[in-house]
Amino acid sequence: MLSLLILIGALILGYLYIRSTQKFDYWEKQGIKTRSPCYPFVGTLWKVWKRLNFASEWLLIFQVMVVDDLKDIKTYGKLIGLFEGTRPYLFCADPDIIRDVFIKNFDHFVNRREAMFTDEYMKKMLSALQGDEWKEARKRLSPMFSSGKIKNMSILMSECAETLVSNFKKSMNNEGIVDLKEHFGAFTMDVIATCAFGTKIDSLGSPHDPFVENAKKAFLNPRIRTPLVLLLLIGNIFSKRLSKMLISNEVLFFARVSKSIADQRRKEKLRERGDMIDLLLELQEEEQKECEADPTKTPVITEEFMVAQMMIFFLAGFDTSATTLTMVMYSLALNPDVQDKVVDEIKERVVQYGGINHEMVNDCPYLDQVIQETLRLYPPAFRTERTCNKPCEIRGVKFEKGVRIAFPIYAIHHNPEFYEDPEEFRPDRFAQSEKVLRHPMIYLPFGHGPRNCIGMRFALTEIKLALCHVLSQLKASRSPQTQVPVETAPSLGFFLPVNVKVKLEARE
Ligand code: HEM
Repeated sequence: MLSLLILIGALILGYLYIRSTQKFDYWEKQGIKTRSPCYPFVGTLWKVWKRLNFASEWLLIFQVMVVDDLKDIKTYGKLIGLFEGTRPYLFCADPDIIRDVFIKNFDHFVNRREAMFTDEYMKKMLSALQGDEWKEARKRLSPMFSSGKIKNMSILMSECAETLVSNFKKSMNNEGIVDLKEHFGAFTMDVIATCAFGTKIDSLGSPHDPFVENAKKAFLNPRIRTPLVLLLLIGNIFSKRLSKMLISNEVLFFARVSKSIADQRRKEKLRERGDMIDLLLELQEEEQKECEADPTKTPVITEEFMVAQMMIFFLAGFDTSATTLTMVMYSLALNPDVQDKVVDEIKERVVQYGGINHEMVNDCPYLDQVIQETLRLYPPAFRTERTCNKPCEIRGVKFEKGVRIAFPIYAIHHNPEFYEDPEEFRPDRFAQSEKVLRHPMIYLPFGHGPRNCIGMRFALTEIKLALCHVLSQLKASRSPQTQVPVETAPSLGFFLPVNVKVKLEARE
């Protein structure tokens, strides 16, 4: 009896082994090297798992995904075969293939990986939607980010920038040493609160405001930084349960806030702030009219949809913009010549435009170069992905439905083959004359193609406004507490600088 059980057990194990390894020649057959080690059941994810030290510094994901991405390019080349469990996954740092996937063959690569969320709001977020549902939602939401709408929102952003400068000045008592991330994090939270949730706050001055407390718990949630997240990459068996564990209850606070504001504005027919709630309500009304005229149409902009978009704007826009601002100021503190040049440009434009406003910040080419170079050196999102939804062949590489492709943004930006002395901060690389000489797909801080970052213009406006306000009044310099290189916190997929301290002093 025992031997029969052992035999059955062995047969089951053998079957599972064969099933889990049968695709492992997928990339080799196409002449693409597979990264080793590649083990049954876990594929090449084993390498990531092994690097996690559960006891203390448990998440070295930045090390694995960024530094190792660069090493892997050197060892294997710009295309590397990987397996997430049994699913083929291509690591791609080849600019021509990137262009074909992002733009030319977009219809074959519409989606990112399937949402791991089961929550009714989270799964409706633009970033998580798939196929036609995503296309319709993106079409409806894009007008919210037109330059006219952003110009209206820039007035709200400027008010937050004034609070930012005043908070910096208050913190300068301590020999002028300030924590940049703390201040810029508060600023971008204030901007999202006012522009997306219609709520004016000073998150640094009022840390116990329920909005601020819930935002910190929901969007800086340490649970989403655990090694358990890796299981979500392997497959759907774990996804539903884990997503429930990892997504915090505070998220529901924001669902309630947005719903009650939307209800109030509907009731009072108030539409004067020009913020995202107003714009979503406008879109909903337009859609209602379309649906009344054509009853076969199904409405996209439901209550859940509206709440979901406000959440994703928070999730995607708050820390990414704060990181960019932090790293621009940090780089300027370390490069005083560049700072002087930017400040001269800002001062000149302030006189020309009679103050800091939407038009003025968009007419500062050198400031633009500084921001672009910062986003190259420190891209807040260090990878993005697409999943193949229709089989196709690109430059000799065959993609089956379900195969995923990763674009290592950080590693591409730091590849010496693409950028000379890539670790150096040199805004002149982004002068128009130099930029035109480079392949456009080696610069990807906001992704590319129809599924790029929808909030790009919003983010750039908010960043430029904040910098013009701060730099025209304050000078940043290196202090004994400024760490070089910058310290980063562990995170899955995002570059998170911490303890970024510089010295600030008032300008004459
Ligand atoms: C410096 C700031 C930011 C950076 C570096 C950034 C970067 C990115 C990247 C790399 C992607 C993936 C693009 C792709 O796969 O091709 C993305 C997507 C997205 N971003 Fe941003 N982002 C920033 C700010 C924002 C802001 C302020 C918002 C909203 C107000 C936002 C909303 C989104 C959304 C909704 C998506 C998903 C788009 C879709 O699936 O259609 N982002 N972002």
